[in-house]
Amino acid sequence: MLGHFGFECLPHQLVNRSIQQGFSFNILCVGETGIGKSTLIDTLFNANLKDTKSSHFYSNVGLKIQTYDLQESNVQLKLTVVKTVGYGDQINKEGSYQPVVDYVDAQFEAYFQEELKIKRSFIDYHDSRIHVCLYFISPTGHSLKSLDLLTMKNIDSKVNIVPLIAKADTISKNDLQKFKCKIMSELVSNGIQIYQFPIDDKTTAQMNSSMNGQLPFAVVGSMDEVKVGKRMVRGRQYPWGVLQVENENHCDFVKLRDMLLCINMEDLKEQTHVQHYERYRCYKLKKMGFTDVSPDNKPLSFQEIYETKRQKFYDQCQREEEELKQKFMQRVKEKETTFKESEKQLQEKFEHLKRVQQEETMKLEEERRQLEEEIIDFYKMKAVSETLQTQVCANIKKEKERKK
Ligand SMILES: Nc1nc2c(ncn2[C@@H]2O[C@H](COP(=O)(O)OP(=O)(O)OP(=O)(O)O)[C@@H](O)[C@H]2O)c(=O)[nH]1
Repeated sequence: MLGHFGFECLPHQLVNRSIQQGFSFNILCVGETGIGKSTLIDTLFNANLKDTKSSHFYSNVGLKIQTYDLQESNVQLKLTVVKTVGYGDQINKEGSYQPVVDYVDAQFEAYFQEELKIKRSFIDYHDSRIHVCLYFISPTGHSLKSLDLLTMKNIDSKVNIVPLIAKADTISKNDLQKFKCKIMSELVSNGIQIYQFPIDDKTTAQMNSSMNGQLPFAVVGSMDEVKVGKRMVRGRQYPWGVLQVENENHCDFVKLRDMLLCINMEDLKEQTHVQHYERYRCYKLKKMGFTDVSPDNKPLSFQEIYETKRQKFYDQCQREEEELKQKFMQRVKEKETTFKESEKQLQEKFEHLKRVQQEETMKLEEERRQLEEEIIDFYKMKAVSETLQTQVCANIKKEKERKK
């Protein structure tokens, strides 16, 4: 019996929920100062997302992060635009791309930390992972700069790169085609992976495949309204005519907008999650010591790995504690030996001084004794001399009396 069960309405439930929750999209714009990043973003979203101009004299590359709540019909979009500031103005190339790499990684790390929490709050979590990187190539008509190659090489495994030739109105049509080919061949020869519009969905495969062949898009941005015939269009007015931003014969702006916003936004977000974030997550978990299989290729559960790690950590702590104890005992022994040695030396010194002092005392005793003997001798001699003197005086007196 064929009946109507109602699950054909399932897609509507998803649509309704998405409309209620709103959408979010995070764009990273990498390009030299004044290359047209802000103007292109304004043109893409047809909004004046007020932004100030940057100087060419920053000592380091920085990032300007701005979030906007946009609405079109009943669809809400939380748009985050991250723009490089001072990019290409420094001599130090590593210093120029590293802040970009660090930022992309930091957003992955924030999401990773949220995932690891016991109480996760993904419902109101602002997922700031970058969904697409618009890489603005300078319209030199010549080739990519070494900084372009270096930066793209360092971020191509972390983010979906869509290369753009900026200010494409400053380059002739013939030169533009050659420039596009040159850029693509340079990207291929340097092994740089750029985002490929997906061709696994029948409804978009043909369109996307054709667009993949037209990368990098040559874009022109402008919010100025210019009169063309009776219509007002967005474009750039030149003495030789008007460049219409939304005219596909003039530039690839519409192709970019369609590819990015109308057709592939969900794929960009999906690739960010299943490819780039997955790589980051895998790297982080491996670094933390987690693995899916044991060395003998047997599946391992999270619990087993945790227990093994815990045991390993406990053993390591025990080992370190034992080592510390041994070291401490060794130090105590060494100190004891040093103290004993010092004590022995002090004792010897004391004994020596005592001996010297005793000898000194005996010497003084001897000298005192000799001095006393000398004093006695002296008094004896004095007494004898006084007796003699008395006798001599008496004899002289007797002699004098006898002579009288
Ligand atoms: N010819 C031409 N000029 C453009 C285009 N896009 C922007 N400009 C002009 O280039 C100048 C700089 O444009 P911005 O959009 O401020 O460039 P930016 O890269 O955001 O600049 P900073 O944020 O200061 O690095 C402005 O005078 C724009 O009018 C373009 O497609 N073609």
